[in-house]
Amino acid sequence: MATLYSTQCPSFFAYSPSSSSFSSSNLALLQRVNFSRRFLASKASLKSQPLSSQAPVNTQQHHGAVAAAVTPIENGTSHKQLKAELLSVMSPEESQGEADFEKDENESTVSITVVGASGDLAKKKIFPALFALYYEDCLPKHFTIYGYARSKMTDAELRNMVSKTLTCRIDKRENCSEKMDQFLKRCFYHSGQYDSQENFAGLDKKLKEHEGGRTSNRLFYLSIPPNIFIDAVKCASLSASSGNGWTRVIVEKPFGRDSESSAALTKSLKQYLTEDQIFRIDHYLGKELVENLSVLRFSNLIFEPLWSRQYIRNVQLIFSEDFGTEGRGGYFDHYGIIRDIMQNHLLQILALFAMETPVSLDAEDIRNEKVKVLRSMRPLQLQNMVIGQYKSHTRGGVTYPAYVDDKTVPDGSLTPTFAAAALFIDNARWDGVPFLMKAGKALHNKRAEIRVQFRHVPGNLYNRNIGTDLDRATNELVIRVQPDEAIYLKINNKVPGLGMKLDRSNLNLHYAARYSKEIPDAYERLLLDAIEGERRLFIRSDELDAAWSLFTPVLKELEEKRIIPEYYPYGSRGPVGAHYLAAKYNVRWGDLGTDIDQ
Ligand SMILES: NC(=O)C1=CN([C@@H]2O[C@H](COP(=O)(O)OP(=O)(O)OC[C@H]3O[C@@H](n4cnc5c(N)ncnc54)[C@H](OP(=O)(O)O)[C@@H]3O)[C@@H](O)[C@H]2O)C=CC1
Ligand SMILES: O=C1O[C@H](COP(=O)(O)O)[C@@H](O)[C@H](O)[C@H]1O
Repeated sequence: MATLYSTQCPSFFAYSPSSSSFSSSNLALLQRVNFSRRFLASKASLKSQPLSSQAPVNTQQHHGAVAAAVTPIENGTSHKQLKAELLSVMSPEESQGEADFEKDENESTVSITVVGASGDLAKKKIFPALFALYYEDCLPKHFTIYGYARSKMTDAELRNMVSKTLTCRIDKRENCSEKMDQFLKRCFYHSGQYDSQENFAGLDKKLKEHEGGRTSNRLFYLSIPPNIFIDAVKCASLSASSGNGWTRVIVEKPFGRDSESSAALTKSLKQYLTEDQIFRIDHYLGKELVENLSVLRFSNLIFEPLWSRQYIRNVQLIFSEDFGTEGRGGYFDHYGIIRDIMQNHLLQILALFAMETPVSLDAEDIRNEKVKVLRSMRPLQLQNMVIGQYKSHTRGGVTYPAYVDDKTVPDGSLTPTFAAAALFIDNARWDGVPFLMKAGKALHNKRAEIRVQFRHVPGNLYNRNIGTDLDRATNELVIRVQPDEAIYLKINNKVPGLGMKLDRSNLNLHYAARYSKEIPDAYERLLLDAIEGERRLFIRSDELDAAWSLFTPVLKELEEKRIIPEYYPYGSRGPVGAHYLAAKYNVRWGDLGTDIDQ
C-alpha cells in the first residue's frame, strides 16, 4: 500500500489516502496516539510555565509522531489489533500520555468567544472555519462557542445568522445538515459592551455554566475594529479569564498604523496579557501554499541550493483583487493598500521565503529566522515605490466606480489602492536581489502569487535557438497562492520533431488535478493552531516592530508630502509606473500573461 502524507485533521494524525476504507475507529486511535504524544510534549513544557501562559507544542516532536503514525497499516486491521500494536510500541511515558490525554479530554474544555460576532469577518470567516473544524473532528470533545457583541440577539438568532454562512466541503457532504445542527447547538450569544467589565463578567458566568467545573481553557477572537481592541482585552482579561486553564486572545490586524501606534498597541495589550497569550493573526500565513513554502524549499534538494543571489535574479510578490473597497472604504481610507496588504501579508511571505534554515520547526526557531530577514532589510524608500488609485471606468456598458465614489471615502482622498515597491535584503544570501511587491484593488484579476525568476544560463549552447530576449527564456518558478492553487516551473524544452526548435513549457503541479481534497480555509488552520497553542503562524511582537520599521518612514513621507497617486482605470492592470519601477532593476513583471501562465 502506498503511504502518502495526507491528513484528515492535519494537526493530529496522518493516514494513507488510499486507505479510505480504513475504519474510522482506527483513524481515531491513530489520532489519539499522536495527540497523546503531543499532549506529553506540551505537558513537559507546561511544567516550566505559569498556568495563564501557553504550552507550546514541540513541533518537531509532533512531526515525529505524525511520521510514526504514517507507518503503513494494512486495511482490515481491527481496531483492537491496532490498539494492541500501537500500545506495544509506546514507551511507558507515551502510555501514560495516552492515559493523561483521555483524562484531559474528559476533564478540560475549550470556550471560544468571538468578540464582534455580529460583524462581517465573524460571519464570513470565523464561524464557517469553526464549523469546518467541528466537521473534521478537530475541536476538542468539550467545547462551547460564544458570540459577543453589542447587538441584541438571542441564541436562536445567532444560530440563524451563523447557519446562513455555513457550508460543507464539496468532498464532505455526508451528514452535513445533521452536523450543522449539532454544531449550532453548541453556539450561544451574549450581548454586551466592549468596555464593560460587568458585561464580560456576565459572559464569564455563562461560560462557567458550560464548563461544568472542568479545567477551562478560553480563546477570545477579537473580530472588532482596532479602536476598541484594548477595551475588549481589558474587560475580557479582568472579568472573563480562565481561572484554572489557559486564556488566549487572537488579535486581528491592523496592528497600528506605524511603528509608534503599533508599539503603543503592544504596550497596552501587555498590560493585560503576556506575549504568550497574544495571537496576532495574519491569515496569509494560514494559506495552504504559504504553509507549503518551507516544505518546498527545505524538503526538496533541488530548490535549496538555488535559493540565493547566485541563481535568483529577482523575486516578485503579487497580490491583486478584481473588486474595489466596496463597503470597507471607511476602514481602508485610514490604512491604504501598503498597510492593508504589503506591510503584513506580502512581507510575511517574503520573510518565510528568504529566511535561513531554522534550527527546527518550532515556532520560536522559525520566527527567529523571519525576524533576522526583516532586520536585514533596508527601509523602503520613496524612489523605490509607486502608488496608484483606481478611477471610474466604463466597460461593456457598465460603469465601475472610482475609489473616491465610495460614500465612506472622503472627497479628494489620496489613499493608495495600488502600490508597487522594490525591497532589498542586505545579507549574504540576498545582497542585490530585488524583491518586488505589487498589490492592488480593482485590478483585472484576483490573484496572489510568488514568482521567482532565475538567472540566465551562462554560455547557453542554445542561445541561438532562444532568440534575443534571454529574460523570456530563463526559468521561473511560480507559486500561485490563490485562486486555483498551483506550483509550476517554466523550463525550456525541445519542440518534438526533426528540427531544433525550443519552446517554454511548464512542469506543473496543479492542486485541483493532483489532490482531490478541498483546501481548508486559512482561518481553519489558524484557529486550530491557536486552540493547540501552536504559534508558528502568528506574528511575534519583535517581528511586528521590524515590519513596521521598514514601512513607517515611507508611509510618513507619502502622507507629509501628499504624494498624488497615479490613477488607473477600474479593472485595468494598474499604473504604468509599476513597469518603470521594475525596469529600473532590469525586471519584467512575470504576471503579464504569457501563453504558459494559466
Ligand atoms: N472583514 C474582513 O474581511 C477583514 C477584517 N479584518 C479585521 O477584522 C476585524 C473585524 O472586521 P469586520 O468584521 O469587518 O468589522 P465590522 O466593522 O463588521 O465590526 C465587527 C463588529 O464590531 C462592532 N463595531 C463596529 N464598529 C464599532 C464601533 N465603532 N464601536 C464599537 N463596536 C463596533 C459591531 O458589532 P456590534 O455593533 O453588534 O457591537 C460589528 O458587528 C477588524 O479589525 C478588521 O480590520 C481583517 C481582515 C479581513
Ligand atoms: O487582510 C485583508 O485581506 C483581504 C484579502 O484576503 P483573501 O484571503 O481574500 O485574499 C483583503 O481583501 C482585505 O482588504 C485585507 O484587509
